[in-house]
Amino acid sequence: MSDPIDDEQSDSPEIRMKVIGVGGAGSNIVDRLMLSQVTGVELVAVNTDQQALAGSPIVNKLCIGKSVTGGLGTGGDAEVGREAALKHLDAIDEMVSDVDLLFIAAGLGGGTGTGAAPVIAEQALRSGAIVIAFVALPFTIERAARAKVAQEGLKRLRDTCNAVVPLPNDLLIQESDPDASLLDAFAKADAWIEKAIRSIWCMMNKTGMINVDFAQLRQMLAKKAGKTLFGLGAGDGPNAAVEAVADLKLCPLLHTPEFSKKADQLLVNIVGGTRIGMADTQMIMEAVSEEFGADANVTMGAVVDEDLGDSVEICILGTSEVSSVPFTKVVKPRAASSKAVKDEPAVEKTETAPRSKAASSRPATHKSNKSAAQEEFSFSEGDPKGEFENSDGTLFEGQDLDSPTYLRRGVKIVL
Ligand SMILES: Nc1nc2c(ncn2[C@@H]2O[C@H](COP(=O)(O)OP(=O)(O)OP(=O)(O)O)[C@@H](O)[C@H]2O)c(=O)[nH]1
Repeated sequence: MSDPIDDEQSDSPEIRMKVIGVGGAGSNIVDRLMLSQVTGVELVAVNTDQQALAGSPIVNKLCIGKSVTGGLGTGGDAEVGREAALKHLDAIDEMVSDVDLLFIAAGLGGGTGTGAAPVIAEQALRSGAIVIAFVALPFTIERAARAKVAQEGLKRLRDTCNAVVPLPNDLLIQESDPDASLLDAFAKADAWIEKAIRSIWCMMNKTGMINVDFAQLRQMLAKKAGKTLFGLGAGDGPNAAVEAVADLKLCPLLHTPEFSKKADQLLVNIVGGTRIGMADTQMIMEAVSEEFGADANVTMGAVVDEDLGDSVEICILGTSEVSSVPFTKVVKPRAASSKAVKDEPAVEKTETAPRSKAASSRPATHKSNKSAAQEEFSFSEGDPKGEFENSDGTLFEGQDLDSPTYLRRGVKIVL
């Protein structure tokens, strides 16, 4: 796929997208996105660890809660992470105020990502953005307390985001070469996030055979969501479409307890080279709807990217409603929450990089649905059974994926 922003000939982006990496893992993720030249979206790093932030190549960064943490991190305390973020509500508001589609990346189980990410999500939601969070869940070998903190963080994020995509770190080991280093495994996780962001960027900004606009995306994600379903598949050559469907069905992310098996709202995006036609598109849609959507309300986009040659890529993002109770919209004056904790100045915040030429040419009609009194969405908890303990075994090719891979395969992690 061509790099969205580097492609000067591409259609002007109309949707302002940002990725905010929160905490150590989140910052690593945006660092890697930057190094892999994902420049179609603005990248921001937020952390309590001043030293780690100083080493990040990201231009826009915000050190939060120095008065609480001394700039040394939260020591794994999510309440401290939350408090640190609350001390910078004005800076966070500014960070999210011009965003249509916000991706939050974080690792759950520590203090900063778990505590601060929901605060950022809530502010972004209030300012009218759609918020999709990609969160790494700690390895099973990490302390049980971490898993508990992560589950609480996941619940909070599900209450404050339009969609939350959990990426279990155990799965990363499974996906990686047994001798791969931990950093390699993490890089692999970041590749999922990168592909998802690129795919959604293409869907929103490229003209295609079947276009999905931002209003459709908003409508699709504005339902009360529980678990998220997210997967990617790719194929190449004369049977690229068939291969891409097969690859998608094998996508390990779709075979974990964290994801639902079917979606009530399903977004399918197909990006193909010039050879992709309506017949391929239709075949993909039918196969994907049958496998993952059944009775789902399916929104589909299909765009051509000349640089893909004979390749086809499929990205699916679905949410499943866990309650028939409709959205509860609570109108809250923005100031009420913003004043909850007195803001302190950002310790380290570089100038906001100028928006891309294309992005700044965005029509002024966007975000016309914003109002001075912002709306807050109230969601219910998505997984009444809990994430790990009581879920059914997930059998895939004869193996129970709920059992940590390093136990099943004796994988060793090179640190
Ligand atoms: N996928 C991925 N996961 C990571 C990475 N770094 C850490 N993690 C995971 O994320 C969890 C949270 O770690 P951090 O992000 O370092 O923690 P933090 O949010 O900065 O919180 P504190 O350091 O306690 O303030 C860990 O338990 C790891 O499982 C990374 O680069 N990629």
